[in-house]
Amino acid sequence: MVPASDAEKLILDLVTPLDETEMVPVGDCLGRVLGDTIRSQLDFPHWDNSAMDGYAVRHGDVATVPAQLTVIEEIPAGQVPQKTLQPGETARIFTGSMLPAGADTIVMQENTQRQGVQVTVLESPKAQAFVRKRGSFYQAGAELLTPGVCVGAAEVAVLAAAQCEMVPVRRRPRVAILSTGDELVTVDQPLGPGQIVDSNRYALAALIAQTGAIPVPLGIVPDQKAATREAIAEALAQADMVISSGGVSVGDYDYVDQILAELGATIHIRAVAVKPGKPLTVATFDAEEQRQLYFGLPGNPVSSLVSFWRFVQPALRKLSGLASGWAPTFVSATTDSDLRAGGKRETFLWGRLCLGNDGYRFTLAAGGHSSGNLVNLTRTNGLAQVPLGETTISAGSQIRALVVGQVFNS
Ligand SMILES: Nc1nc2c(c(=O)[nH]1)N[C@H]1C(S)=C(S)[C@@H](COP(=O)(O)OP(=O)(O)OC[C@H]3O[C@@H](n4cnc5c(N)ncnc54)[C@H](O)[C@@H]3O)O[C@H]1N2
Ligand code: MOO
Ligand SMILES: [Mg+2]
Repeated sequence: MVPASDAEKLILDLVTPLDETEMVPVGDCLGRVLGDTIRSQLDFPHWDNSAMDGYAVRHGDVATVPAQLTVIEEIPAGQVPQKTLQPGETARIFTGSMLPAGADTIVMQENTQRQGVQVTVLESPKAQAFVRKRGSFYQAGAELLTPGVCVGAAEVAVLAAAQCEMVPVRRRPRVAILSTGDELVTVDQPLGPGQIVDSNRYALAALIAQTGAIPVPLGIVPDQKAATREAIAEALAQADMVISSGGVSVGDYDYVDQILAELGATIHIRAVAVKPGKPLTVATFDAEEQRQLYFGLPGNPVSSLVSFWRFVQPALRKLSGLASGWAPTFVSATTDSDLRAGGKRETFLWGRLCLGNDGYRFTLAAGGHSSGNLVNLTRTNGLAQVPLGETTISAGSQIRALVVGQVFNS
């Protein structure tokens, strides 16, 4: 059994990011990974403009107050000033309006008194107050966004502001999903004795989509060598990465590793010291141009999710071209519950994380922590980690917890 941290490193080292780029409309690029450096030929702000509703002035005119000025122009946002301020003159201005020539400072209207075309400035502003100078946020030609960034709301806004109508993004990895097991039926089939629904297919598709990749579910594979061989070969022909669940332990019908070897894969990992999720096959198919990563996840539903969070997701993030942030998110938390583990494997116990004034708190989910029990994994958002070698952590202790869902304030 490979220790989890060694496995994590080994797996990331096996991944070469995809570097194919496609162009997508700016409105569709949320969550995508930028494929190229973005530069703009525009300065930000594009011109000197006002950050307040008020009056554009020459600072020298208002250094001593009260100062009376004559309003020579009104400049609503979107209009080009027509006049140049001379000494003793001011222009009425609004937030976002262009500064008129001659002005260098804005006085907010709360610090003025207006009478007809005369305005009295009551408080002296600092020089250049409330002026958003052209190019002070960004200068044309410089790097605006770097490749490998995940596009969020702020990035979409910047791309739009830079008039980047079509955005170069990395092609999303296609990830094939195979569900091995003679006992599996599809969600719409009646359940016979001994049968269960192939829920892993849905869990894995959801996780792959959440990671920004394209799930390619290829269905249920019977526990037979020929069928397993055919399914894996088909998956490799269609996808950048293949994930199967089940068939990786030591049972008589666990064929995945054997077939991978027969198909020419290099097997790097067979088991990790993690509970749940001990059986984990990590293999690569190496062709001249391309390396495909294969993850054989354990069939137990909780184990396959935990293995994905801990080991597959970082690899998929790296494959997607993300420049950083591949590692799972661990936080320090205080546990409200006693935690127990066997000590022989790094153990994850699921429950709820919430954020209070004293940081994160973890509460263990009620019910059995069996790797077959998906039911109490629902409504959880964190996994408490009991490190390798430890068997008991008392309530009130600091722990590390893996964040796997949205955390809210308590
Ligand atoms: N003698 C030993 N037996 C087992 C060991 C061991 O070390 N020695 N390890 C156990 C651990 S830990 C795990 S985890 C499982 C992993 O087994 P496999 O990956 O070979 O998975 P299967 O045997 O095919 O199935 C296990 C379990 O999961 C259910 N399953 C499978 N696929 C799905 C699916 N797509 N959706 C929902 N549920 C699924 C399956 O019905 C079984 O109940 O091995 C232990 N055994
Ligand atoms: O590793 Mo298994 O996932 O303990 O049940
Ligand atoms: Mg098995």
